[in-house]
Amino acid sequence: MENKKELRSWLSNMGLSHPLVIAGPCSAETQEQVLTIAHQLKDTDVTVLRAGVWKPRTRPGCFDGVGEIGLKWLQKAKAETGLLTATEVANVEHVRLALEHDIDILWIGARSTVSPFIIQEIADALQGTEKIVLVKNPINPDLSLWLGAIERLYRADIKNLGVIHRGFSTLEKTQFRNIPEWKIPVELQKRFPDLPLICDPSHISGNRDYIFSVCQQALELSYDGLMVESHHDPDNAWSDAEQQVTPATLETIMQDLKVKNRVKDDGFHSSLTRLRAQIDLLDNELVNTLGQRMRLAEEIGALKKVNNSSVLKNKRWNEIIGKMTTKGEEIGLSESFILNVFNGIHQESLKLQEKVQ
Ligand SMILES: C=C(O[C@@H]1C=C(C(=O)O)C=C[C@H]1O)C(=O)O
Repeated sequence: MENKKELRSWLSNMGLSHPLVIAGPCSAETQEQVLTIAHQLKDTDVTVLRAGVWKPRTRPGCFDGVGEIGLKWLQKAKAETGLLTATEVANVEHVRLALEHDIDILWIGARSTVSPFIIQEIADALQGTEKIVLVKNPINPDLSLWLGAIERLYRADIKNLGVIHRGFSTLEKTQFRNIPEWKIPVELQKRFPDLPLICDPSHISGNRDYIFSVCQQALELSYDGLMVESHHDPDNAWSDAEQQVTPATLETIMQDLKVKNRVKDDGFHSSLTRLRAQIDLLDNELVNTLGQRMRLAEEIGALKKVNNSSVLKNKRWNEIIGKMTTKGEEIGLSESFILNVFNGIHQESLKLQEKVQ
C-alpha cells in the first residue's frame, strides 16, 4: 500500500473548515440517552455521532453493550439530527448488523487490531464496502501491526480508510490511561500523510481533565480529527464515566483549541508547526532521559561512598566518549558536538556524585 491523495477523499468530501469531530457516549445505554446526546451535539462542530453497542470489557460480568437495538437508536438519532453515525465492530456478526443498519462509520478497536486473524475476518466481511472504516492503534506500541491491519482492509478493496490514535497500554504509572507515544502515529503520518489521522483523547487520558491538552497536542501535530466521548450525564455513564465530558464542555473545548480552524496545507506555516511539535516531543524525551541518567549517577555516587572509591573514573569516561563519538558519526553527528554534549553531562554527573560523598 502506498500513500495516495485519494486516501483523504472521504474526509475532503465532508467539506469541513475545521478538523473532523466525532463525539458521543462511550456506550449506547437507552434510546432516550442516545437521542438526548445527539440533540445536544447537533449544532456544534460535531459531524459524527459515536456510540459503542458491543463493548469489549476487560472482565466478564460488566455491562457489555445493548447490542443490535443500539444501532436502531443511532439510526433514529441520524434521522432526527442529520449527524452521521459510528460504532465499533469486532467480529463478522457485528459487521453484518452494522451494514444492515446503514451505520456510516465502522471503527475497529485496539483489542481487535492486535489480531491479524480478527482483522482478516472483518476485512473479508467488509470486502469492497463504501463505508468509512477507521482502525484504532493496537494496544501494544507496534506500528507494523497497525499498518498491517490497514493493509488488510485496503487489500479487501476498502478505500475509505482512516486511523484513530487512542494510546498504548503500559505498566508504567503515568497521568494517562494509555500513553500516547506520539512518535508512533507521527511515523505513520510520515509514511501515509494522506491517510486521515484522528486522535481519541478520551482513551489516552482516561480522565476528563486532560482531554483539552491531548486534543491541543494532536492538532499541533496536524491530526485531521478528534473522537471525544461525550455524555449528557458523564458521572452516571454505564461505562468509562471518568473520561466523558458533557456536550457543553466539549463545545468549550472546541472553542478554546488554538489550531481549530487551521486547514491542512503544504505551506511554510503548517510545516513549521508540525516539525516544531515533533521537536517539542523529542526535547521532552531528552530531558526525561537526562533526568533518569542523573538519578543513576547519584546511585553510583552513593555506592562509591560506601566503598570508599573515587568519583572520577577516567577510563570508564573515555570508553563512553569513544563509543558515543563513533555512534554519533554513524548518524551524522560531529565529534565536537558529541564531546560538547557529553562533557556537559559528565560535569553534572560528577557534581551530583560529589554532593552525596
Ligand atoms: C557514573 C560514574 O562516575 C563518573 C561519571 C560517569 C558518567 O556520568 O557516566 C562516568 C565515569 C565517572 O567519571 C561511573 O563511575 O560509572
